[in-house]
Amino acid sequence: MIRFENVTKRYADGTTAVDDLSFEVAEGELVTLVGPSGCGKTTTMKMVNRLIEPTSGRIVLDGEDIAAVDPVKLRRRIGYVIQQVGLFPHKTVLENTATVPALLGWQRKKARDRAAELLDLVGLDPSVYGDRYPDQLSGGQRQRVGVARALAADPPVLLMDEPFGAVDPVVRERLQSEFLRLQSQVRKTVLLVTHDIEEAVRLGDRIAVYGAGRIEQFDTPASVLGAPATPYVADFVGADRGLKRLSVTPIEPGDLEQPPVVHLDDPLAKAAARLSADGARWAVVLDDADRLHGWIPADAAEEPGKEGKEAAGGTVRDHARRMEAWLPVGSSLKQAFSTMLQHDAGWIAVLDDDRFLGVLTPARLHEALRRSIDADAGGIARAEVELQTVADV
Ligand SMILES: Nc1ncnc2c1ncn2[C@@H]1O[C@H](COP(=O)(O)OP(=O)(O)OP(=O)(O)O)[C@@H](O)[C@H]1O
Repeated sequence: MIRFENVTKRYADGTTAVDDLSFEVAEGELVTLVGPSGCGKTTTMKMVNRLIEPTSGRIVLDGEDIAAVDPVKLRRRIGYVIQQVGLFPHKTVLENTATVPALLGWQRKKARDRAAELLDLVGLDPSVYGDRYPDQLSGGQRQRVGVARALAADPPVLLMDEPFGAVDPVVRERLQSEFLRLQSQVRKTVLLVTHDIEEAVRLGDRIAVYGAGRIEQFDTPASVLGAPATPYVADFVGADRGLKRLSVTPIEPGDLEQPPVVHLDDPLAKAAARLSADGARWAVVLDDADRLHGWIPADAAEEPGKEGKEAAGGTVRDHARRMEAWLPVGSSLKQAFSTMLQHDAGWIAVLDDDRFLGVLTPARLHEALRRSIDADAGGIARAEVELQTVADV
């Protein structure tokens, strides 16, 4: 979709900002350009919409050399979001959002309807915010308007230069999540510049890690974090890349532990037998459609035995506790860790749609992380990794 072929940019004062760059961004892919200040990210991006012309090499967009396309026509196919947003202060939010459709000559009503639709999509109710002026919005809201405006004419390509750079970390994380949700719906081809490796990892399908004017590694977040191509990349992604990796490593069924499982209508005696056979302190409780209900502690299940009561009359249902800490399979290990903390839970259930697959404990989470790092380093599947534990050494 976007292809850089041996592109070099040398400024008039002799600075080589981009040096013989070649890479490709597939249709619907989100590529983050990350690197320290002054390494050539913005120059790379601005060459795509011809705000800057390359000194040599060419950039091909959808099979067409952009040097041959009229810059104004080219920019209509490319949405552009920048950190300073650049909203018109004297225009309302709705008018700002409708800017490009209006320039394209859309009828006023159609342009305004489209703008309202886009504001809705970025989480701003047009009936509340549409008539406000930019200075009546928070920084995060202004940033959302910037994204809505860039998407209004439905361009296939989106260039984003530090789009979430001007807001505080909490708002930034929220905007990132919202943007990921939006991107999963609109599937634009996106080039996003950031100097923040966390943001690059979180948002990118692939990441281009820049050194001075050159890409040092162009790969998936998991590979960049797990197997940095050069000492420079290793240094840039940081010593805590194991932690960053939590957010890009999905929970796989093979990571899960299988605790005893009982059903709501099982007699307590049966549950107690099951628990003691496994020597387990708790069992997962499913309903009769095998959906997760919760859990039951061993002491509750064993009570009838201890007090010599008949098990009849007592079922698991009477003692089962609800379990709120669960996640769909494929969620990240980071989400798993944060769900454990949020619910103060020693384990979380993992589901495939409604089907219970098993549980993730802190020990299993740690194992999954180590497996995924070793798998990348060795170029093998995660399930094939043999973990060596302290006890083995
Ligand atoms: N108009 C210009 N004339 C001369 N040199 C320039 C010009 N614009 C940028 N540069 C230089 O080119 C290099 C790359 O700049 P660029 O803006 O692409 O970097 P960047 O990676 O986006 O940096 P930042 O994260 O600070 O925005 C820098 O050394 C910069 O000083």
